[in-house]
Amino acid sequence: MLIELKNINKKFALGEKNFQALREISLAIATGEYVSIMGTSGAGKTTLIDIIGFLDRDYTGSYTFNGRDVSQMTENQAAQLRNTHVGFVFQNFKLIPNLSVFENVELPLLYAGKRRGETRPIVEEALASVGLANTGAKLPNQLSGGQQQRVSIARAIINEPDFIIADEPTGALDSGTSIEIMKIFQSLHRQGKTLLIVTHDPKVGQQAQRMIRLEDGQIVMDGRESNDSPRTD
Ligand SMILES: Nc1ncnc2c1ncn2[C@@H]1O[C@H](COP(=O)(O)OP(=O)(O)OP(=O)(O)O)[C@@H](O)[C@H]1O
Repeated sequence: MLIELKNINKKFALGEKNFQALREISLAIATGEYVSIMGTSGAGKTTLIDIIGFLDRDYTGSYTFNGRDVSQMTENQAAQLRNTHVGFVFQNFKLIPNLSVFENVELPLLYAGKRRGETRPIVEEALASVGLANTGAKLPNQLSGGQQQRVSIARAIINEPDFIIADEPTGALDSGTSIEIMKIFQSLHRQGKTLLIVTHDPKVGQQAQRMIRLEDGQIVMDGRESNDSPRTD
């Protein structure tokens, strides 16, 4: 199993008291799954993906990633996992404004140890795969919101991560542009990528093959799309 959480509890210290943001979360995600995480504001979605994405290791319960116990790792090992095994896509793109599109997408490759001389074909292929061939020389602010989100998807897939976490990837986009971005996620899914998408938008959530709903820090629904066709006989 790629991701396996068992009985995860997460508390935040709030003054004298604790606030329990996640309760007894148990969840297994296999390679190639396309999962949406839905729930109202404050339900615990970001808290959960921060744990899954190795950003937060302050919880109780167990997290096993590809058979490795995440809680036993050092901070450096967790950072290494985060940099090379996860691709992040954010609502507000988080591109670096004074770097070109090419340089934004290239950066994770350089962090992973690639030399400048060997990155060009990899970056160009990633940009082409999100429909942005020949855009590398532009600065992020010369692009539309939808194009900037495509750049951030190219950046997220550049190191061929084991999974991609997208936190409200269409939250800052109009509905037409959202549909374009969701088509890219569908195509990544068809290529076998593992996707976790946090969203408020039911139209976005329903595109996933599996929908998880959180309420007050608990999983209240975890359902896969049914492939049963109605009987005709
Ligand atoms: N650092 C923190 N300290 C204290 N409480 C926190 C902290 N981070 C989150 N919380 C609380 O934990 C709960 C879950 O927050 P979380 O951000 O995971 O919700 P969410 O489902 O992602 O919401 P949204 O859709 O608004 O992003 C909320 O009640 C929030 O106030």
